[in-house]
Amino acid sequence: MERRLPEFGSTIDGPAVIVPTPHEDERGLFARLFCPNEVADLGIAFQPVQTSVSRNPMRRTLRGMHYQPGEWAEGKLIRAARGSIYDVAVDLRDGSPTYLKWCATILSADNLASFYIPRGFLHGFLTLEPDTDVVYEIDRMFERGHGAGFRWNDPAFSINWPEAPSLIGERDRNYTDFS
Ligand SMILES: Cc1cn([C@H]2C[C@H](O)[C@@H](COP(=O)(O)OP(=O)(O)O[C@H]3O[C@@H](C)C(=O)[C@@H](O)[C@H]3O)O2)c(=O)[nH]c1=O
Repeated sequence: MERRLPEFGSTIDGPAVIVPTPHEDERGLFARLFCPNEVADLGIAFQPVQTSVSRNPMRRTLRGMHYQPGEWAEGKLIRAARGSIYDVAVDLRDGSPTYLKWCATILSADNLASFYIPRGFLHGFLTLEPDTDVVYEIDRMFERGHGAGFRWNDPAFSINWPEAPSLIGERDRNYTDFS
């Protein structure tokens, strides 16, 4: 398992791409996607308590940008179990030297990579293929009513998306500007 910087956007202390070391043979491969000890050895303090999936039939579906403010903040480990996504994190940590900067990576079923996004970040993604399943490990139990967000194209963040989205949920389309 190795830790890499997300390849797009700014260098931000915290978010990390985790890439497994696969064992390959004539049948295919075996790879450990998450291990608390190995992740801790990479300098990441993350203890997931729930796993969720979002299924996205269409290419260029956008979900985001989401976060939970204050004490409800969530750390997430994200991967594409099917298809691929452009996965984006925005730093909303008070006092951070990279406040409002974004970083992104490509997660795919093929590259087996996971994106670790610490508490205090906005998160969202754009599907790059049809039939994309996004799997989350999250470090807090789900409780309705604590979600918040900002629009994917908010000028305060200037995220460089690889393509224009073609499908966005109503809530996500109508988030107000960050100010
Ligand atoms: C996020 C979440 C939603 N739900 C429910 C609430 C709602 O009825 C339904 C769909 O929820 P949403 O519309 O919020 O799903 P979605 O827009 O896919 O929300 C997700 O977007 C990405 C970008 C993230 O970072 C995730 O943490 C989460 O916020 O699922 C849960 O039961 N558990 C959860 O953890």
